[in-house]
Amino acid sequence: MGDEDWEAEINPHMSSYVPIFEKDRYSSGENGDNFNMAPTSSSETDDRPRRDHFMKSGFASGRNFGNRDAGESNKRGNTSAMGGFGAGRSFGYRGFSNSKFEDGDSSGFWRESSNDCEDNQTRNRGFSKRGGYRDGSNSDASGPTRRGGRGSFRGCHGGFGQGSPSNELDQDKCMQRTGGLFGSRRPALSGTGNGDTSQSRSGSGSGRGGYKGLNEEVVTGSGKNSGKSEAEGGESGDTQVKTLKGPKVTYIPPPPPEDEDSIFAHYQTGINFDKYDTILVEVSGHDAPPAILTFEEANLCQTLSNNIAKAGYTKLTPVQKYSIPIILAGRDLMACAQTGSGKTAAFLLPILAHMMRDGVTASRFKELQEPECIIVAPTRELVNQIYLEARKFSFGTCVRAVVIYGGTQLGHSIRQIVQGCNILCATPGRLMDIIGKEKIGLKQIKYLVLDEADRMLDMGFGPEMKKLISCPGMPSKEQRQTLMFSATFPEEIQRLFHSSLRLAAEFLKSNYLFVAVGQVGGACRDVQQTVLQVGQFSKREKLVEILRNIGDERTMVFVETKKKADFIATFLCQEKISTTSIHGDREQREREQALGDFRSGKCPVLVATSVAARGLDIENVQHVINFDLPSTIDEYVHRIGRTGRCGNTGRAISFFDPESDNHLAQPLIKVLTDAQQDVPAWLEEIAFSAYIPGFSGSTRGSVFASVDTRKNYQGKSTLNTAGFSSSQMSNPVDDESWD
Ligand SMILES: Nc1ncnc2c1ncn2[C@@H]1O[C@H](COP(=O)(O)OP(=O)(O)OP(=O)(O)O)[C@@H](O)[C@H]1O
Repeated sequence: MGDEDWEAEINPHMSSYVPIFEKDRYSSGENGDNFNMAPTSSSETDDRPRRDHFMKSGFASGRNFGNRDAGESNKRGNTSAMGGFGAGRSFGYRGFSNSKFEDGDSSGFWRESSNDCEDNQTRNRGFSKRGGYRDGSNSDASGPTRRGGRGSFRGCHGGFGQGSPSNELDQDKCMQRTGGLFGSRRPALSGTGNGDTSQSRSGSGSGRGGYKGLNEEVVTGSGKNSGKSEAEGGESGDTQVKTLKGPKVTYIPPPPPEDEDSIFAHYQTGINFDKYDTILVEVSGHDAPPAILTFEEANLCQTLSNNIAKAGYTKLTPVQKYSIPIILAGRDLMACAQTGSGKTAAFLLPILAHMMRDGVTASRFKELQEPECIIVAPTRELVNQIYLEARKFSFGTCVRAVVIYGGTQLGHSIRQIVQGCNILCATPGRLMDIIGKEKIGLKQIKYLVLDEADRMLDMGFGPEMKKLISCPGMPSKEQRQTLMFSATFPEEIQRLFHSSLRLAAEFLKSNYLFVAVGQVGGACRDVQQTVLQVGQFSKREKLVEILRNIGDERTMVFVETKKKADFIATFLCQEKISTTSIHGDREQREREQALGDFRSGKCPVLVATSVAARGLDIENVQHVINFDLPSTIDEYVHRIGRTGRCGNTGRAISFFDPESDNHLAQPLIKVLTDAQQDVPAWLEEIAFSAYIPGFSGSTRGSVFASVDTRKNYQGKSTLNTAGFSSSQMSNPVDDESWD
């Protein structure tokens, strides 16, 4: 279909629009395997733009949730906890019924199919990438075959909104109904019709998925990857994925700016930065070195100190105060600290300090490089961000950091490495590929860092991490320092760590230390959290209303599936709200372009799947909207942590759909009360009615590390056959696209 047809595609009464979704059916979400997977909600079809879709009823709860004082909230939370809320592991499930769509279908809504063999086949193959821990019945199929059936979102160039279903929205009414969730107001973004300021859609993607963002180049033909992580051109080290031979990946990411100003560009700490000092920190384990209070106490070399100053760091955050001396003392560490509180520097600085002290092999061209440090993280964008931090702090030293990740040309990764590599930042798939190709030797590894460690150890990435530590040449845990960081540490993972199965024992020395800053897995208190009761059919209307009130403040909108991300982004473009999107079906070039447009403010709204939930540190993200709540509470904590970073304040609004989100009511209340947020009365009612006997306060660990959990979990683990926890994990649907 040519570019000129784009309008037809986004126009709901054009027949071409409908089959896109009819092809992409959804499974019922039934769990057909051995693991507690989190089936993707099928509800995404509910939000398709339709004239008859904007039901004015079921609008977000008109209650005034505010004005409960924190004490009351806390009291309520405590009472609730005592009343039996607790760690329901089954919260990982998101149940739904397809039957609810049938009425809608007859009145023009699409019917959901509970089974789609093609999708399932595709998905099963794709999922096998993670060692087969995939749910064959998960609904959001992905992979090249599936993509062929999609790809019809089209360019918004030439103007959105004309004939758009969303034009039926009475925007004035929306404005009135808003009730002032946010202070700032603005009219709908102007100028989105010219394609200059809004998301433009790929005009060429009939054979591939998604749409593309503003200024995003589209390359068609054999040189184009299919947007999957390691699945392109047999680049993955995963044999299963290699069977999916797609077009070769040719994308070479543009090099980051090399000038000093760009390298040290940073945003300001916020008004609450000093409040970090009041957070309780607990260290578990023996002979922990004392915390330091200033950078000077760390006794770092002059170059490093200069770089820290140039980065605008004058004061340590709590996780840095405790972690830096622990790492400098050569101890293994698992650290858990709130989102946006400086965990990256907490591991980079002491590693670099050691490297400077001990001396590293100066970077020079060699076919086989032997880095001293490997840092792994679950997503490409995150690993790139960590690399930029490493490059910043190692500026002016002989330490060379390199980043490699999926979705980019393998040759490019190799070229980066052979030029010299002391610190390798990598996604797991690409890392294993490169190791397999013998471009990286592991003998010199002294530091192994797992950022987002809980994610890296779950059933998605855990098997690959196990492979990594047992790779030939990898120094044993006694010979290397292993560091794990995250903002969350689910109970399941804690169990694995501390049970007789002792996952920790495989990775960490027995005398490792555990640092917990504040409540483990707690949300950042600088994020003002609001939960609104919004049914599926009202979500889009509510979203537009909120976004119009937000104005052009940067906002991340999280949805549960890749298709829905496309859909909502398209919808918002139609509504003349400059939007781009990031998810695993987008090609890497598009992902990076989208992030760039969002960072620059060109597109102030970024619709994202969980691929963007963890770690991303984007200046000035003032709002996070959970259009769909995630399947787990930890995911929620990470998502809302994209705002309110480094002492800045932020806001998070979550649409709670009682049809699908009741399992989250209890843990959500826990997170809200722990962060001293108001708890809506309706949420408490739902939580009480969804009472699960034995609930003890959270779906995931809320312990402080000072209670040495090593004792608490002896022999209590629930594991899959690989020894990894099977529940409480992120929705695996997108996993294969992450690295
Ligand atoms: N001591 C400090 N002084 C000033 N800024 C800091 C300091 N430490 C970190 N930052 C900045 O704070 C921001 C958040 O840091 P970082 O991304 O490391 O957080 P994080 O704890 O890893 O978050 P997440 O859990 O979301 O991954 C970054 O922009 C970083 O440069």
